[in-house]
Amino acid sequence: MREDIAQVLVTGEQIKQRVKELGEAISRDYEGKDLLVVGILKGAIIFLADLVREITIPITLDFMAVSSYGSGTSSSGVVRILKDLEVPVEDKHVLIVEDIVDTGLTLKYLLDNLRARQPLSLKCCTILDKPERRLVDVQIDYRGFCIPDYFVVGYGLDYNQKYRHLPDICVLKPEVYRRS
Ligand SMILES: O=P(O)(O)OC[C@H]1O[C@H](OP(=O)(O)OP(=O)(O)O)[C@H](O)[C@@H]1O
Ligand code: HPA
Ligand SMILES: [Mg+2]
Repeated sequence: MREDIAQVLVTGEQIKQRVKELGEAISRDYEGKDLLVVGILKGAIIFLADLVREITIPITLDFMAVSSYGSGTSSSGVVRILKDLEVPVEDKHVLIVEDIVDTGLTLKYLLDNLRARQPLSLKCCTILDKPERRLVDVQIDYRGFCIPDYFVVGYGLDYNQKYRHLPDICVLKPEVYRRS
């Protein structure tokens, strides 16, 4: 596993510190509000689990699963909902939690889709932002780290469904992509 890694971009320790700051900001901003945190499966699960434990106000949790990357390193551009929310959101402030905003196509789809359900407010929090690759304009309200244009894995992010459990955010060696 470690032999597949070319470079560690963000360490688990750096992530921990930043997630704490994000949790504090969210707790402050949503004080006294009914907040529904929506985790986007599968990539966001590790970040979500850490983030919600740094949030000190009452929240509820739900999940959506979407997929646009299939098994490769480039977005198909077609976002599909694989699992939808279990609750209506008209009476809630909704915070989408993502692992990465890359082309922005997934987040744009989610924002449009959830906005149509008329929540009290709608914002987004992502641990990673890769602005160089953006194809559509999306607003990010809480951002962990801005990263350069590398395909990254770890801390929930996968290549071909692998490497999600790595504690650091890493760049794979080029031969790993070539062999699959
Ligand atoms: O900004 P974009 O170019 O749309 O890319 C970002 C999205 O791609 C990844 O999901 P993916 O479709 O790979 O599903 P996964 O979370 O199950 O890995 C990632 O988790 C984001 O949801
Ligand atoms: O850099 C990435 N890594 C893993 N999954 C992704 N989905 C969009 N960008 C990425
Ligand atoms: Mg993926």
